Amino acid sequence: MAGARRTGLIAALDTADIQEATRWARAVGPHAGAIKLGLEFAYANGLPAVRQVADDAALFLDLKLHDIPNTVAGAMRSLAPVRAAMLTVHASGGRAMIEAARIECDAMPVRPLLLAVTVLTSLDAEALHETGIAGGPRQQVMRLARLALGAGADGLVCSPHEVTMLRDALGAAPVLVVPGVRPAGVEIGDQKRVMTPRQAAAAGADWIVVGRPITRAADPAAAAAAIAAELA
Ligand SMILES: O=c1ccn([C@@H]2O[C@H](COP(=O)(O)O)[C@@H](O)[C@H]2O)c(=O)[nH]1
Repeated sequence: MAGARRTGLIAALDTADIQEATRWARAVGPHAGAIKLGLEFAYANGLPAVRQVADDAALFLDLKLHDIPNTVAGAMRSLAPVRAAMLTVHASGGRAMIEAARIECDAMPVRPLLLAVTVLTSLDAEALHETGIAGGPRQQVMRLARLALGAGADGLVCSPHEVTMLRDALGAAPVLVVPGVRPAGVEIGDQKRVMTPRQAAAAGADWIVVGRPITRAADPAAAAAAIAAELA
């Protein structure tokens, strides 16, 4: 299984500035299968601007919803006009919350993939332990993955370190979207569970998510092209 699939690049455009996001989207669009906008951009500019920056590109709107089921259902309804290809909730929000999100996804005119964030890639075992989770990221990712898929999620957000484990346990069907990816020699920053694009692809990721290595590069288009070439 590992290596048999084609892994795509999602470019994460984390900025509050519409002009900057638009410039990045145009530059990296030819090299990425989708662009990701998240909390920083959406809070600053609102949902119409999200759609405007994405233009015709496939959009991963990464808002990581985490609230009671009724509130998440309402938020999902508010997101329908954005026509995102992928939306996120936190798997730790629980079964009923994920089920509620799935019902709203099914009702959208453009049906997005519902992705459940397992354990943030910025957390290592020690940080997870501080939140009261004793077993370490792999155990917690597996537990949340089974919960989320059982509740109707189409896929998971996980680090590259869990991809092989998830594929072995869950097969080819779940869409695995993988941040925590750094080309060799690039600053890792706040990410903790990290691999290179090639390693994440070889493990069996459907999508890798890469932000700062692209947006902070002197030439974002060239950086995205180099990562896409590493996946080919
Ligand atoms: O566990 C997670 C879930 C989401 N993200 C998001 O991915 C990008 C990664 O950006 P980099 O600059 O490449 O670190 C960012 O938008 C996060 O919100 C994640 O990193 N980890």
